[in-house]
Amino acid sequence: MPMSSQETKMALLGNLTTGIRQVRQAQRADGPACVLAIGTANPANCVQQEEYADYYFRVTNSEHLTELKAKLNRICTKSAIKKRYFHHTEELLQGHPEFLDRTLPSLKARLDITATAVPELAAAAAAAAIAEWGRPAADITHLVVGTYASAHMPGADHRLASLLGLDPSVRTTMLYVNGCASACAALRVAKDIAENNRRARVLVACAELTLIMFRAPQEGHLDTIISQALLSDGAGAMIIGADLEGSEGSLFEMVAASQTVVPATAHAAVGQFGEEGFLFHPCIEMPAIVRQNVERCLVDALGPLGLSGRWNDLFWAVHPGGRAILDGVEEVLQLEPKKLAASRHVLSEYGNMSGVSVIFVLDEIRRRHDEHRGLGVMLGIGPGLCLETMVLHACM
Ligand SMILES: CC(C)(COP(=O)(O)OP(=O)(O)OC[C@H]1O[C@@H](n2cnc3c(N)ncnc32)[C@H](O)[C@@H]1OP(=O)(O)O)[C@@H](O)C(=O)NCCC(=O)NCCSC(=O)CC(=O)O
Repeated sequence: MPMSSQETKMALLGNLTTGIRQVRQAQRADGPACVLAIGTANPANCVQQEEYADYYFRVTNSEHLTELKAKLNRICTKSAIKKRYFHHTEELLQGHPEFLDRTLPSLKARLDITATAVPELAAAAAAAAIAEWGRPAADITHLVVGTYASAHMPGADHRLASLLGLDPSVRTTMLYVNGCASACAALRVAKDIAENNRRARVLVACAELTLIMFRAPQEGHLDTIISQALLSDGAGAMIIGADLEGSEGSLFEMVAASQTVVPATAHAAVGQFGEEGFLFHPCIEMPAIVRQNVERCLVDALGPLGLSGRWNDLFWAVHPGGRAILDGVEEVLQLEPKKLAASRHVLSEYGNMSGVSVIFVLDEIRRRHDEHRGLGVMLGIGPGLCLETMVLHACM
């Protein structure tokens, strides 16, 4: 019997729906996103932490502020940092008196420098990741770039793509001013791209330069002193992809990602661009806020995976935001000291490179792979105040 027009319509719709579902399935990867390679880079200028107060007060012509210098010395001594790297040098600062004096406009001059310095440092880290990955740069399909140190159009993503010789069809995403959560946010985005686009190979690159906020000390501005004591420059890059091909190997499987804003803590890490560059204010309660909220956030994020409370069964890549932050996480979760050894190592050797730091920590964890098997957690701390987690499975 011939079909009625209604039946014909329904059959066509059914075929269409099946067809669309098949197209959608074919678009997606089968396996989970994996970290395929890691690269890091730092600028050449290295300053020992024990010499930092002398260096900083000399280059800013501020030797007369003896109490502030003594305070910076106290903080440096308690920071558990040995050395830090910076793009800016004494010579560069001498050529820019406006970077020292907060009454002079300096944003344009700072951005003129970071327009090339951010993508160049990111390119150094990315080139190392691509070399380890072993495939041509032109095989990268997506690029996710994070930084707080530039604000240009076209952005650091386009300049980086050109420096690396990426294919013009590469799909780029630029993430600005995510503070210390930049790499966590970029990796969360990369995970979704890799799992939803068959054969996608995502380059994540984050670069942070403190030049955008460098200035002389001033009474009443303790945020400058704390930033000067802890923050530093660096870049980290990773290649992310699912369904490995050829010689590709997986360092970490990206199991699950989450982000939680801690209520009523918007004041904890505040930043703003102004004529005088980037003004950053990390509040003094930051370590206490993290200590009071980290376990609840982890229970919420890891509970559904059956991992809640088994903290010492996991490996940990905690953002080394400061010694007191690591101490607080270790104490609340009752972690064995070795669990935060990679984070403490990165803090000691490089300082707080903001969002880039967790890439260095994961790089360190894969070097110590005998101690870090099975499941682990990358924990980022960023503005909001937000806690970012990603559960990882070490495959090395
Ligand atoms: C700075 C520290 C190493 C200091 O060590 P201790 O806490 O053990 O020592 P302490 O309490 O005696 O403090 C030393 C001196 O520093 C001062 N001090 C400490 N934190 C301060 C802050 N945020 N602002 C201004 N001053 C601060 C204290 O008042 C004290 O001054 P005095 O000696 O005169 O009494 C530690 O507090 C720390 O690691 N804090 C975390 C810093 C932080 O916020 N990091 C996150 C950056 S942002 C980030 O990573 C994420 C993001 O982007 O959101």
